[in-house]
Amino acid sequence: MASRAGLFLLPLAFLPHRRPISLPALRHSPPSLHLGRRSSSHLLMEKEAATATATATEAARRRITHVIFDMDGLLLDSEPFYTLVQEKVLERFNKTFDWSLKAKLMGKKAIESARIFVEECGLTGVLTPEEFLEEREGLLQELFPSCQLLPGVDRLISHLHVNQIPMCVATGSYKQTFDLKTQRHGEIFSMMHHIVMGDDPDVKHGKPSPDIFQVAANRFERNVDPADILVFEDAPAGVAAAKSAGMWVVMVPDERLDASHHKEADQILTSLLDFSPSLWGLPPFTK
Ligand SMILES: O=P(O)(O)OC[C@H](O)CO
Ligand SMILES: [Mg+2]
Repeated sequence: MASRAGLFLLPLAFLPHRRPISLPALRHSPPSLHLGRRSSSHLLMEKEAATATATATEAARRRITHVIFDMDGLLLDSEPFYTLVQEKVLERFNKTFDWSLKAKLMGKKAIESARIFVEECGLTGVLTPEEFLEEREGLLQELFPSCQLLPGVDRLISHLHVNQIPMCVATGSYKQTFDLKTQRHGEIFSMMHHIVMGDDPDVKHGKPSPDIFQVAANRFERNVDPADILVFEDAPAGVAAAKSAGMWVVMVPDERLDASHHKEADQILTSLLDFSPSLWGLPPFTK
């Protein structure tokens, strides 16, 4: 199944600039926590936009029928909270947090990212992954209820909903934190056919394993070919998971994530505001 999507990508992989599009993001930052995400310096070259169009045109021939959204860092601006808290923990050990470490943590199940954090920061024997998690989650509980939607989320999800495109969410977040993060965004999440979380018993392994996307695809009303599914992700582990599941992936990465992590995605956008549904065989925006 992975091969069907892969067939389109093979020739494109040899193009000099597969990485696409876009316009500068209109970013909304929470007033209380401005950690940034993208800047105008993140403008991509025009010739890359042409290549992006070619990639998406290939996908449109298949016509995307179903959409799966990641949540943290894609729908919700929750990743800066993780960054802030992890920086705070490391300060105590006179260490600094950087984006090469962030790239290894984001999108993963809590305990998996905790193990990586402790090991990569040289804290083995000083702090256990469980102790780190307890401290991190305690601090995050206070922050999660103020999560905001990222730019373009409302417009895109409402548009797909009106056009009866089946959608779901596949997030590494566990139920308890999911509830805290989404408590102010019930309307958006009510438009999802279903939501699969990291502690779902059917999800045996976290991203980058394809498990969560396979479980999410299987819960649509009918059998869906993975190559008819478009996934939106922000994290390298999430992109790898979706590609392993044989699906198409639009990546909306933080501008501070090294571009080497963009390679696997079928399209890179600076913001969901730049997404063009018709390039993927989906109904175009009318406003
Ligand atoms: O990006 P998500 O929605 O899979 O969530 C994963 C973690 O909870 C945060 O990195
Ligand atoms: Mg994410």
